[in-house]
Amino acid sequence: MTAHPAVIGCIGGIDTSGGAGLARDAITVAGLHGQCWQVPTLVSQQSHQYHHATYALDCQVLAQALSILVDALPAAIKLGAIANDAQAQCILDQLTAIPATVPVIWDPVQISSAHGRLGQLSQSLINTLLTRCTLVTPNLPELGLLSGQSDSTLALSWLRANGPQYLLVKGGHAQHAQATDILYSPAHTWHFAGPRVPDIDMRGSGCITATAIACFMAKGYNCEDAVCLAKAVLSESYHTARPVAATQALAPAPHWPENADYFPVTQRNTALASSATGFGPLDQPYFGLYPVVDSIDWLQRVLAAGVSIAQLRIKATNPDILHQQVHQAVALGRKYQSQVFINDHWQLAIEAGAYGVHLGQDDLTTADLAAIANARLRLGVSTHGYAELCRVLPLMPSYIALGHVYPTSTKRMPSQPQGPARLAAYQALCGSIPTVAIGGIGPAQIPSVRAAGVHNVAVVSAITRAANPPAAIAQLQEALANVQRA
Ligand SMILES: Cc1ncc(COP(=O)(O)OP(=O)(O)O)c(N)n1
Ligand SMILES: Cc1ncsc1CCOP(=O)(O)O
Ligand SMILES: [Mg+2]
Repeated sequence: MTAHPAVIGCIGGIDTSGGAGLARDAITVAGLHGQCWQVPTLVSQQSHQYHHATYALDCQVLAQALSILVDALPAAIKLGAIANDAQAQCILDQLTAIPATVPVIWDPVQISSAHGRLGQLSQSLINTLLTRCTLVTPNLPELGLLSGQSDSTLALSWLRANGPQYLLVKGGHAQHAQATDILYSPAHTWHFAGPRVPDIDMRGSGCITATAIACFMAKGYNCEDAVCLAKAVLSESYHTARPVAATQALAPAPHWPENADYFPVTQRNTALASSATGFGPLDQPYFGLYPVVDSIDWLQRVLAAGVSIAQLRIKATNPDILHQQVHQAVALGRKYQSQVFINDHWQLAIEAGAYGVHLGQDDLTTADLAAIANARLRLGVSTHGYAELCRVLPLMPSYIALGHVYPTSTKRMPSQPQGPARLAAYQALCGSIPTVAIGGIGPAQIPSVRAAGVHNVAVVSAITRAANPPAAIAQLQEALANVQRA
């Protein structure tokens, strides 16, 4: 028997034409393997071209319908159109009865695509409602309506100061070649850029985006990964939408996003050096076992055991010793004809003529990628999810590390273990770029890593904390050989 699908609670308007609103939410949830309940706030009498009238649901009826919140606790809630303050208050009252951990995603639509008004909320109710939201997803006009500021810079800073933890400003209304959505999170500002599809006026794009985000967050994705996946869903929707009226199109039901062509290019805070694309290929892209070690002693031991790749990962030491160790590591790599990567210390790696350098997402922000490419060093990069992956794919690095797959005690990780199912999805997006799985991997995990399509594994503790490290290396190599043969 398969697991129960995640339940998404959808609260919003009924669009009689079926293009947007709760019908669009239900189609989106079903396509993304979820199940939803729906509570209507209003009926908006629309065709695909005209908005005729809006009828708000009575608050007592709304409150009664919302008792489903307690009867069928959702894994995430998507809020859409709310007709008036009384409804907003009623929704807020009901939301207080459920755990604060259930994410609430509000698509703050107040005007339909046919320019009809769906609702009107006072600033004070908007402010209070925002306090229970995890994410709010305004487009540019809605940014002004939500904040009461017509100037978009002021509106943005007001919402960042007074809004929920996450704010997604959708760029569909801006006139640029790329449709870029910007996610303001507590840690970073993420840009998600996708090609604008000309001549398509697709209905319900805001509903699809917010509902898809709710589905992905309900499945445990963090907000930036959920937004990245939702952007892929929307992009595919635009490319497969069918005309329903002179200027209107409707998207078919979505499916789980897998096609790399539809994923956005992401940027975290600032753009990475675009000139630095294409790093040298690995001599052995199917390298199998990749020991990551923290001393020259260990490096010597793993190279002597015959591995074709290894990494020197030294976190804290005095600069003179570090300088010496990086040079020794490069010399050892040459001696054993192995692909030795230097973690973090890219200037020293360039100076010493290393085979390659490994950088994490924070390192990428400060490293001179063009200098690394010009010095012909290979580049390996770490990723921990969709948004980070889409940030590094355009660089065409020499390999991409995917992690952490399983719980690890070697490093304190800010993200959750990805698990082998996600690993398979990331692997598919990497195309021809070699990949390596890292985090909590020993011989027992190798079959599921390989089943996810990943050929290579990076390990720390399975070797360095083993009672007999040479035997541990042999056992890991054997486990890899067994799955390659199978
Ligand atoms: C093969 C491989 N994968 C991931 C990492 C982690 O790099 P980073 O995210 O920069 O973290 P630190 O290792 O610097 O703590 C890695 N080193 N190697
Ligand atoms: C450096 C690093 N980056 C992601 S997980 C990890 C540590 C992996 O260590 P182990 O193989 O002991 O789980
Ligand atoms: Mg690093």
